[in-house]
Amino acid sequence: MSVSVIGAGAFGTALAVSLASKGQVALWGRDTGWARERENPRLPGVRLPAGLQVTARLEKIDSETLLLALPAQVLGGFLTEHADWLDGRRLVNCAKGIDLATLTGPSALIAAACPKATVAVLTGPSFATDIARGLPTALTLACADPQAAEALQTDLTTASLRLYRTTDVAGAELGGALKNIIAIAAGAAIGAGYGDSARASVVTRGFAEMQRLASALGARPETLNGLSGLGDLVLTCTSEQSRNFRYGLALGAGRPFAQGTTVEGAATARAVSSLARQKGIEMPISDLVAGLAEGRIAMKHALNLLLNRPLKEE
Ligand SMILES: NC(=O)C1=CN([C@@H]2O[C@H](COP(=O)(O)OP(=O)(O)OC[C@H]3O[C@@H](n4cnc5c(N)ncnc54)[C@H](OP(=O)(O)O)[C@@H]3O)[C@@H](O)[C@H]2O)C=CC1
Ligand SMILES: O=C(CO)COP(=O)(O)O
Repeated sequence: MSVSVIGAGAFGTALAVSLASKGQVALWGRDTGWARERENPRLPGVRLPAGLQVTARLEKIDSETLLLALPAQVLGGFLTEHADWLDGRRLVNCAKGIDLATLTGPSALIAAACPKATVAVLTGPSFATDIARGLPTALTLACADPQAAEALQTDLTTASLRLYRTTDVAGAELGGALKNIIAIAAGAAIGAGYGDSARASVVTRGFAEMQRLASALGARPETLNGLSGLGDLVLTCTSEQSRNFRYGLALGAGRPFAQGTTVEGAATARAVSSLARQKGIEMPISDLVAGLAEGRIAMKHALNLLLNRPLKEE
């Protein structure tokens, strides 16, 4: 099998289903008891195709290309444990977050753990269920090596999944990670009853924050204007399919939120807040989301913290 997927959550399973339309694909998960039913409870209603083999044994996988679809905060531990097995392959990060322990993105974690690997990133606006159902979706494939980027773009494109390519790994990865924070803020604005105009302000000023930090970390500005930044921001700030947006809705409304749901923006906001402080960059919305997620800031104070900031040029 030329491509395998590591991480059998909603996204890993959806990517494996889409890729299985082109050939045999292996999907690794740490607990695959559900596979007998040919349906992953993390992706209900999607029947796994015959060409998709599910396994809990890494040693059964021998693909040159691995899509790493684990949550950002568990990726570092997985890389440390399996670095020897992973190194030398083409490793495509699919997680959208920034590691709290190191304040780096997944591709830097991969490069540090696997120095001989080709590192790439697959990101952009896409709900797992849309991909798995074969609905038309466009994503960004980023790899610093232009030839490897082109090869991966060809290998990972399917009939319904169209990939664009870039060599700006930092920009693509940061677009996907940072939009999750803004999706929480947008959800909180709606959940608190502040209305659609407030949400539009949060999205626009949030996008300005994303661009500020991304530029300071070496991203090309135009990358953030593409699928991985603006595209994914639009999707996750407007749809209740987004877990980050739904988490924000719950925060804003003062409702509890389902434990165990993957909400990458909460930890990423904390990482970004620290990173921005180190770099001397203003990230008021990210700081606020970090404070809300940690319980340091109460929702009833959130609005004033934003509205009472000094007036400035746009
Ligand atoms: N869902 C989506 O629509 C999209 C998700 N993404 C990104 O993909 C990444 C994964 O998200 P998603 O698949 O949705 O998450 P899910 O919550 O659906 O699944 C998380 C998966 O990670 C596994 N996992 C957790 N901890 C470990 C660990 N220590 N070792 C091995 N496996 C572990 C879980 O295993 P177990 O089931 O055993 O707990 C589960 O299979 C995130 O960064 C997300 O932002 C990107 C685009 C779209
Ligand atoms: O990244 C996503 C869509 O592009 C999925 O968003 P959530 O993780 O908020 O569900």
